[in-house]
Amino acid sequence: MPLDPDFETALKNHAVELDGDIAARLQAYAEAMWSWNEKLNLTRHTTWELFVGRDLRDCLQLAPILDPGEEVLDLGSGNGVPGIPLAILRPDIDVSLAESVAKRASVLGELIADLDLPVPVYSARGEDLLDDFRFSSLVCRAVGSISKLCRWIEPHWSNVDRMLLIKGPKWIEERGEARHQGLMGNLQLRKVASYPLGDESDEEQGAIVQIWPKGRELPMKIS
Ligand SMILES: C[S@@+](CC[C@H](N)C(=O)[O-])C[C@H]1O[C@@H](n2cnc3c(N)ncnc32)[C@H](O)[C@@H]1O
Repeated sequence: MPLDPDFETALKNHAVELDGDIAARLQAYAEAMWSWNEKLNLTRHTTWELFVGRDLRDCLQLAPILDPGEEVLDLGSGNGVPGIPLAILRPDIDVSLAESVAKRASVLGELIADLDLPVPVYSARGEDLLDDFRFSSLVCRAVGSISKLCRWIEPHWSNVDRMLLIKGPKWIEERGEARHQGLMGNLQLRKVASYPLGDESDEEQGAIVQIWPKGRELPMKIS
């Protein structure tokens, strides 16, 4: 499938270089997701510029942090970000998606089938899955504050090694709030990536924040 010239321009604008097959699969994902967007409110990022500058940018920052063979759960997948681009960018990791709204989970299932990706989709709250399944990394964008996620995952740390949260610049306030609420006592937190948001507010930084239990040696590197 030839690449849409506007997608190619957006990739160039953001200095993103991708293997041709990966770019074609990402394009197929975005186009299929946007066609569902007309029926279900899945995303406001409906231009190639926003797809590359926001969605893909976050996924490209997250992808190298994950180690080969990891079992990853995207909690609150919604439109499929970050889980679907991640599965396309990193076929060497096992990605699963959790989405609590049944209609959105069903669309995610359709997208995964269309794209022929080996990605299970769970129509469930992500934290409930941790009663029965184990994941090395839980990844998450735009689902809740650090406090909220720490509360959800608190009873389940035996079944997850770490959380990797894609955050905007407010993550520092969220960390303060979580500390103030006494939620970080048994947890460690480290910013493992930061990058410009690339819009008018160009001083603002996106960040990937890793949270994991104190005293736990992670089997994977911390960059
Ligand atoms: C604002 S959307 C973000 C979607 C996508 N992650 C993104 O970054 O564009 C949040 C999604 O998380 C889902 N959600 C909220 N809490 C959840 C939970 N505990 N488990 C699974 N899905 C959840 C919502 O239904 C919604 O689709």
